[in-house]
Amino acid sequence: MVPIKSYCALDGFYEMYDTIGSGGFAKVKLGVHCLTGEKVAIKIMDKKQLGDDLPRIRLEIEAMKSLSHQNVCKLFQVIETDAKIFMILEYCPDGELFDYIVERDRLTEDEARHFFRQIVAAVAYIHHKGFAHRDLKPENLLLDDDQQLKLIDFGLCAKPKGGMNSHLETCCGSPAYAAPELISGKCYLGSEADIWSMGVLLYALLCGYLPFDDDNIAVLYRKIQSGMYEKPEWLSESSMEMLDQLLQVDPKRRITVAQLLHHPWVTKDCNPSYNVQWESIYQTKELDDECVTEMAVSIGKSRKAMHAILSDWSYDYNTATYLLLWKRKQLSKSVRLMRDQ
Ligand SMILES: [NH3+]CCCOc1cc(-c2cn[nH]c2)ccc1C(=O)Nc1ccccc1
Repeated sequence: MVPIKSYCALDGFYEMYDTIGSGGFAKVKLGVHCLTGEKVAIKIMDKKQLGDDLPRIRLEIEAMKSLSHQNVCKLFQVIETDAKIFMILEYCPDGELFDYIVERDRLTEDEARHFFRQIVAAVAYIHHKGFAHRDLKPENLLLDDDQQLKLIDFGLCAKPKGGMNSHLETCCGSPAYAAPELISGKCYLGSEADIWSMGVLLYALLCGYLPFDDDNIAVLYRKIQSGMYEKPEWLSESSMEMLDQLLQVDPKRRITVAQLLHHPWVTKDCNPSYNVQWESIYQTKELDDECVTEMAVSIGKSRKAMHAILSDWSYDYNTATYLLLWKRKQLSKSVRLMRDQ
């Protein structure tokens, strides 16, 4: 791969390669972290173009800094210049779940369950941390090279001041995935709206098309508010029951994420003690000695000084280097940095 002309803010820290995705106001490019050689995704935003959306990005950055979970795309570093904001993110080589479904028309029940479990894990975790995502859809679920899903795009997420039981007002997200109470302008709970979107997502996994769809937005809204959707003959009884519990028009009758974690459809074929691994496998707060030591030696600082720097979690190049080294260690790869950079 030949690196393309990068931005001086990244020179020496990241090599930049071609665009791997874009959405609205951001372009996402493949990058390589120079000290570890690890691939990353670099989300590039122009502050002028962002305009009123700039607060959304600040919100996304603060949310992602506090999220560390195996099914949430990890933020490694934030670089801000006068004109640009760069978010250095975990690289997901196998692209969007959306394309994965389209390529196969639809998934088998077992494959849908394999992915839905991970979505339940990610949503249970972010709700536990006090965030509602509010834009759950297959375009925002990416695949790493081990069929693991990573949730992205927290630009619309909400952290209600009064906690997850206080109501939200703003209508946002993608209409086809929006809950009835959200599109009827009522106050709603972010957690309940996310559960509805998970119902639309599960339907898309099992059927390959959307439960509520129409080119005319008013007709689409009426279909969502009716809660009526087609049940194709290939759906099993248990799948239909699962969908019904997710796609309840009345949010108070809708299943909760806590119930989902041990629901028989979700935990099918797992040993009885299995619960969806919704807890994070990362204990981000205790630093790994081997990684701290490798960095201290490489950078020429004492372990104590290196430990103090990393304990600040300032999401600078040191944070990115540590997190990428730690990720290599999890994959039983060598915990070594490129020397004499
Ligand atoms: N629908 C996804 C398009 C590519 O976008 C991303 C890819 C990665 C990615 C790719 N590989 N690894 C991570 C990480 C983040 C994004 C992202 O946040 N995109 C976006 C969201 C909202 C507005 C504009 C752009």
